[in-house]
Amino acid sequence: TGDHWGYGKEDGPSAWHRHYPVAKGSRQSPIDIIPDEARRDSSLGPIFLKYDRCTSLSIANNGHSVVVEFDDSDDRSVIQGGPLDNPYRLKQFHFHWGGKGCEGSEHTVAGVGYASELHLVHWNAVKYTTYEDAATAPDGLAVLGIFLEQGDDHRWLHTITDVLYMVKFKGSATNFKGFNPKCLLPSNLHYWTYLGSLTTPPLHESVIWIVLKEPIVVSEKQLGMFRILQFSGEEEDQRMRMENNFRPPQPLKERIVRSSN
Ligand SMILES: CCc1cc2c(cc1OS(N)(=O)=O)CC[C@@H]1[C@@H]2CC[C@]2(C)[C@@H](O)CC[C@@H]12
Ligand SMILES: [Zn+2]
Repeated sequence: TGDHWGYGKEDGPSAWHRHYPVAKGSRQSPIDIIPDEARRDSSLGPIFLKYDRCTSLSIANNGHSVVVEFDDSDDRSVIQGGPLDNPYRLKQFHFHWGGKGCEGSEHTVAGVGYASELHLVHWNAVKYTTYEDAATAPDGLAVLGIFLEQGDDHRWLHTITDVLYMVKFKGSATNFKGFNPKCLLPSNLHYWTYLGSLTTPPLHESVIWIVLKEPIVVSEKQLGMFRILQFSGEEEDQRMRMENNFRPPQPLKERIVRSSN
């Protein structure tokens, strides 16, 4: 079941609407966040990340990104508060990045992109029985977006970049237990929030986005490690370096972006 979409010239974001018409929908992601136009909302409380008993299981290359999956059989790792009506269960996290020295984040801030963007994906297990069901519901998913800025080495990101060579090719996976993504958070959790979508096909409009204002800092060397990954499988003769796996900002349409205090 090879996905027939990618990030190339022929199969990239500008072509996705052919197979996925919702690409031109009313709540698509990512967007360009304009801080001065975000509505400061006093009813928006802080977000809480309860990842203490979190259990990562594996790390995999799905042909579009590198994904760390979690055991989501109970509420041991959840995000709650902020715009959320109930806790959402941690399911996976993955990254989007650019080419050497280029931008690679999906959301931009006043037109400026970051080197990369981390997505921590959670689903509404209170209202929906499966992740797949939640992924098609308007309040089904909550994705925490964290910008990665180029600078000094990030001491904990090494835990991930050091194992990327083991999942170089599409379809490869390996054990990755005991990783707690709390170590990838910036010092403060101020955020913007808006209603959006998956940023890759099938582009379901099922995501409550929570984008942190403060980026984390990672080195160019660490960013470069992501680029040893391949879009292609080991058996394919054509090597395709995994980079620029980001969708550009989409029209805001009738939405407003809210800001935490
Ligand atoms: C929000 C993170 C997420 C979830 C999914 C995708 C992509 C995603 O990344 S992103 N960048 O956060 O939007 C693409 C594949 C989707 C999946 C949600 C669940 C499915 C829709 C499955 O039911 C079948 C295809 C899956
Ligand atoms: Zn993503």
